[in-house]
Amino acid sequence: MRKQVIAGNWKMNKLLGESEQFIDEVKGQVPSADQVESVVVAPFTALHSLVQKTKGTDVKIGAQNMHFEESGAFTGEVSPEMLKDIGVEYVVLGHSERRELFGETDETVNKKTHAAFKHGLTPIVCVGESDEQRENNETFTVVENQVKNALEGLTTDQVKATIIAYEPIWAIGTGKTATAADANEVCAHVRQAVKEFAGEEAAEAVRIQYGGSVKPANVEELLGQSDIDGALVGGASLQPESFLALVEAGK
Ligand SMILES: O=C(CO)COP(=O)(O)O
Repeated sequence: MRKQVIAGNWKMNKLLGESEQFIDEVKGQVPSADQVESVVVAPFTALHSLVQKTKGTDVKIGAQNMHFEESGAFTGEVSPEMLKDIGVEYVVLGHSERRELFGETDETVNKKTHAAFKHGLTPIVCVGESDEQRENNETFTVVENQVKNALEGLTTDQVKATIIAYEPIWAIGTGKTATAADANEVCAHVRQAVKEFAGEEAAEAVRIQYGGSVKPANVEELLGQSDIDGALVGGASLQPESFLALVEAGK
């Protein structure tokens, strides 16, 4: 049985004080980490403080991006080693907003995935099709290629430890959610793709989240699907009450 992983991606929201207040409100109330993995994916400016605040609790902290190099002349970038150094445990890679707005490619996502494992971080690798690609019946091909390219060259154990987030671009921040059945169909296809290149054991172990307008009202139906092992949530993760309802549903 795969453990559900619920991650709140705050994107570019919350000042330090607001982030700390959120954690103070939720940290004693999230379910045990034995039952569900609860992750807050915060802006860089809040990471250090939130890691300190969540020590010994069931809340884990993730970053929204990183560079793949360890150090050097990369003005404005944050390295995997820096994240590890302050106690961050997860990193979101290849989010569609990074791909669309900041030039992230399958190649850089692959380098970052390798770098994450090298430094003991768990990557949450995002894939997903655009509206146009869905209209053209390209969903499976697009998603499958993104998955294979992102995980290229990883060991079987690393593939098993990867979290893949299927986030159809047309469902992000739009209020349009894929139906649970449609989301599950694509997640099952992702699992099949993992099976083809990394074997059955890896495919059974890898966790696949759905993301795109997930909220307390639809999360249970999504998490109830056979190939959906969690959720990557934007808007609905920003309020403590709503975040707690989401992680409860993951138990
Ligand atoms: O992009 C997302 C999470 O990474 C989804 O965002 P929303 O939940 O706001 O649609």
